[in-house]
Amino acid sequence: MNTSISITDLTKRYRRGGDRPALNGVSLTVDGGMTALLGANGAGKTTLMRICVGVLRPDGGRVVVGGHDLGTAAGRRAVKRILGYLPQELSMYDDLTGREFLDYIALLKGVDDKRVRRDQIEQMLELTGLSEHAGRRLGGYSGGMKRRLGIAQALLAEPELIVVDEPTAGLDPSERMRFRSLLAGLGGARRTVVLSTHILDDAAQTCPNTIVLHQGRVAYQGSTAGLAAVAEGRTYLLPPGAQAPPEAVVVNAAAEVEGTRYRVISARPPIGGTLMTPTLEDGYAALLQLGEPSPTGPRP
Ligand SMILES: Nc1ncnc2c1ncn2[C@@H]1O[C@H](COP(=O)(O)OP(=O)(O)OP(=O)(O)O)[C@@H](O)[C@H]1O
Repeated sequence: MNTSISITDLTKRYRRGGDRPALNGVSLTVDGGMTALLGANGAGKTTLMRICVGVLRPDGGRVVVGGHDLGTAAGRRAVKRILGYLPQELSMYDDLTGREFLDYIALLKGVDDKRVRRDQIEQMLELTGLSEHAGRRLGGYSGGMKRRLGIAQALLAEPELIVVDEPTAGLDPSERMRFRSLLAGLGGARRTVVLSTHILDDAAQTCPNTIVLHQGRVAYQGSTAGLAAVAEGRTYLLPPGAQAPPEAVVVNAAAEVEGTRYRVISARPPIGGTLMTPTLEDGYAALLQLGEPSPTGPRP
């Protein structure tokens, strides 16, 4: 059975967090498979994930993970046993080798049997493409290798729930693609994976479901295709030189020899505009009303 997460009316305000609470009445359900967690900087993603993995306590509301209530000590202990967590910043000891680091984490996770531990570690090194680097000290690892080791440690002890916070931030395109295919392989039927990211392409490629947080509230919860469809019938590509209606929002501007070609979200069809199938980026922009004002619209 899948480990679902059920969140009801969650609130969290940091003591030095300014006027707005970090989470303001968040209610949602996460089922098995992969779910993307999207939102601008400061939307509340990390706060929500830290509460769901039991390292931060909310001010109010309830979180139940796989039937375990995180409001109780027994619930938190139970969730720890089924959880793999990759935080935004994972402390690693530069003097340890990759294999030693995983051994240390596996011990912390309670994998006491030496042979079981060794088998799991070699399996994770293989899965993350780190076997040949396992004897090297972490001080010599690249950012991408550290991120992959981060996933390897999260996967130790066969977690049913995996929570990863912005795993591809700062990676070069080839490492990102590698990491993305690694993530895509995780969300099988028996697992629940929550992936927080700013990279919409990562969500589009790997996650069937998406949650969007906006200023501490849920702005969208549903299928990733459904989020793209928010801009359905409103996404147009304009030929170079064409005017966008003043109320249109520009989601992309491509400089071409003949002039700039705008991609816009517009309720009214622009003259000469071609109606496009919206991407996730279009849907996200339409949902949160992001983008630049139309070049023909009023300037702020
Ligand atoms: N330790 C803290 N003390 C005070 N305020 C905090 C703290 N951590 C987060 N905040 C504030 O809470 C809000 C939500 O932050 P959070 O880190 O959860 O957002 P986020 O969506 O993960 O952002 P990012 O994408 O930049 O990582 C922000 O306004 C942030 O400034």
